[in-house]
Amino acid sequence: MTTVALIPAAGSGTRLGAGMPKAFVDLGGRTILERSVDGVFAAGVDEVVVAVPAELLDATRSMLPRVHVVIGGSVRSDSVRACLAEVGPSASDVVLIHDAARALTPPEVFTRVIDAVSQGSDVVVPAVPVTDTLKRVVTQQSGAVETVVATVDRTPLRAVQTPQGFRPEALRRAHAAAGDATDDAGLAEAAGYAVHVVPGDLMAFKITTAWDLRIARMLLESTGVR
Ligand SMILES: Nc1ccn([C@@H]2O[C@H](COP(=O)(O)OP(=O)(O)OP(=O)(O)O)[C@@H](O)[C@H]2O)c(=O)n1
Ligand SMILES: C[C@](O)(CO)[C@H](O)COP(=O)(O)O
Repeated sequence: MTTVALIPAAGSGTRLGAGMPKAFVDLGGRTILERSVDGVFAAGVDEVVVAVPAELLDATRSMLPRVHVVIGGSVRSDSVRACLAEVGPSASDVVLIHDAARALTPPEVFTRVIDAVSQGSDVVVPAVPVTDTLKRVVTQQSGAVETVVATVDRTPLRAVQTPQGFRPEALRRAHAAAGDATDDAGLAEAAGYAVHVVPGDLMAFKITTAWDLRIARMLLESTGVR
């Protein structure tokens, strides 16, 4: 069973606000992207393709000699498509798509996703239960005041992470259909595929804000990982 991982790392990191593309921000002495790529190889993936901002193409090729590096697009799904174009649709048995921003994802999460695709699922996502109470709100026209209109039953809700796993044909079809979604499984869902869920892990959280980066740095320090 061969596995290829596509890593979108071309985002600007607006919500982090670090003044540079997020994947290149330092996380305990190495970039967020290097840590993500290490995690992917540690999980036994055979081949890796990374999408980065055009101005960082050469620097990334020097930094990561084992991986293919391509120029990303203006939205995440364009970056994934750029990676996909580099490897071709049937270069492996399983294709993983993994956010560079989920730099501390444990190898067990990769294993669960790869195993589920190997055992016959077309599309697999790791996910964790939602723990806060969820409310639907409306914003009053007059200003920023929000009013609750309903409390949502959280029992069937899941927060979805990456790596997301695909049979190559399912991923190709999902991206060929002209749709829009915040994750690749959403595109597959729209193309009619069943999306199976395996347990995620809180350590697979996405470094999105300055708070997340602070937590990630603290976690690295406390585990002594280099
Ligand atoms: N045009 C884009 C946008 C996002 N990504 C990648 O997709 C992953 C998830 O995106 P997110 O965490 O939302 O990153 P940003 O788009 O950089 O964040 P922001 O919305 O705060 O700018 C990240 O690894 C990011 O680098 C990408 O490759 N290309
Ligand atoms: C792919 C993803 O990380 C799954 O949770 C998420 O959908 C990315 O969304 P964002 O809007 O780019 O943060």
